[in-house]
Amino acid sequence: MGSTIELSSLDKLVSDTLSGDALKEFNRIHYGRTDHHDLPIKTNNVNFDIAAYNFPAKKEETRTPRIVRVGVIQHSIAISTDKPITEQRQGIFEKIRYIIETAGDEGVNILCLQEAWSMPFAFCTREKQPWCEFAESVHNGPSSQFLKEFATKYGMVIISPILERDETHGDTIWNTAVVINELGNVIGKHRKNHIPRVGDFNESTYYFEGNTGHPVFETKFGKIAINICYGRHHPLNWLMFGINGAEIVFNPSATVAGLSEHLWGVEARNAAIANSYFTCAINRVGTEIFPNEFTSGDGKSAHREFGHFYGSSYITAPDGTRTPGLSRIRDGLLIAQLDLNLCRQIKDKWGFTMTQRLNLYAESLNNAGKHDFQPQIVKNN
Ligand SMILES: NC(=O)NCCC(=O)O
Repeated sequence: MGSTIELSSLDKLVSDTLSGDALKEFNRIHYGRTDHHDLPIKTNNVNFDIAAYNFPAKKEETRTPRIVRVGVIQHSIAISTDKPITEQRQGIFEKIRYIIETAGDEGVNILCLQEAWSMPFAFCTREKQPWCEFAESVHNGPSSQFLKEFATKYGMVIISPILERDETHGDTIWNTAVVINELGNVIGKHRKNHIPRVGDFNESTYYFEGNTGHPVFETKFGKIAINICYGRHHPLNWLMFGINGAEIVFNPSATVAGLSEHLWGVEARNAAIANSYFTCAINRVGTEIFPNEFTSGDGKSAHREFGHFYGSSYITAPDGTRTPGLSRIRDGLLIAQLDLNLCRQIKDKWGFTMTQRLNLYAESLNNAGKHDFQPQIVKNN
C-alpha cells in the first residue's frame, strides 16, 4: 500500500484488519455503535460503490416516526478536460444517469450531488476560458433540465450544486446549490458562503462569497440546507442552518488528499453533534488533469493535476453516530434511511440548542467585527 490513492477505503482497511470483539469495540468507540444497521436494498452488481444504512429513532407516544431516505452521489469526471465543454458535461450526465436512477429505484426521497458536479473542478487553473462556459442558469441550465426529469419521475427532491451564471444580474458567476422539488420545480438556491484561498483552490478568481444567507428549504420530506464545501470549516455557518431549523444539512464538496483528508471525518460529524441535525458530506472522486500547467503561489512547481479527490462520502446522525465512508477511488451512491424524530430526541437529551447562549455570542461577535475591537485578554502583570 505505497500510495494513498491505492487505499480504497479507511473503513474497509479497519474491517479487513480487525475482527470479532476488536472490530466491535472499534465500531462502538469510533462510530458510536456496534451495528451499522445495514439497510436492505435490491441493487447489486453495479459498477460503482453502493451502501445503505438505517438510523432509527426511539418510538414516541405523541409523534409518528418521520422516515426519510437520503442519497448522496460521488463521481469522477467522464472524459478528459481538453474536450469541448458540451461533450464533457454530456459525458458526466451519461455517467451518472444510472446512479441517479438507482437512487430513484431504491426509494431515495432527497438526493444530493457533489460540488460543481457537472464540470471538472477547473478553478485551480485561474484561466477564464473555457471554464466560465460551464456556468449555467439555475432555472433553465442544462443541469437543472437534466435533473428535473428524474425529480419528477421518482418524486424526489434533488440538490444540484453547479457553477451558476446569473444572467439577470450582470452575468455574474456563483458557486450555487439548486434545490429541485419532487414535482421538478426549482424551489430555491443557496450560494456558497465561504470561498477558499488555500492550495490550488483558486475559486476566488471566479466568484464571490454568496449573498443568500443560510436558507432552509421546507420540502415534502423535511427541512434541508446546504453548506457548500469550504463552509464546513466554519462552525458558525453550520450553526446558522441549525438556527433556521434544518434537520438535514448536505455538504457537497471538492477536496483533495494531502490538504484535508484528516479533517474530513471530523468536521461534518462534529456539526451534526453540535447542531442536533443530520449531516451528509459528499466529496468528488478521481484525479483531474488540465491542459495547461498552473501554480498557486505556494512554492510548488508548475503542475497540471489538481490532486486526488478522495471521495469518502459519509452521513452522520445528530447523536454523532455515522456511516462508514464510500470508496476513496470509485464512484458511489450512499443511501441512509433517517428517522428525523432523532433530531428533537437528541436536543432533549443533550440540550445543545437550549444551552447555546446566542445573545452572549451575538454581542461579542458584533464587537469582534469592529475595526477597533479590543480582544478580552487578562494580562499577567
Ligand atoms: N471546494 C472547496 O471549497 N475546497 C476547499 C478545500 C477544502 O475545504 O478542503
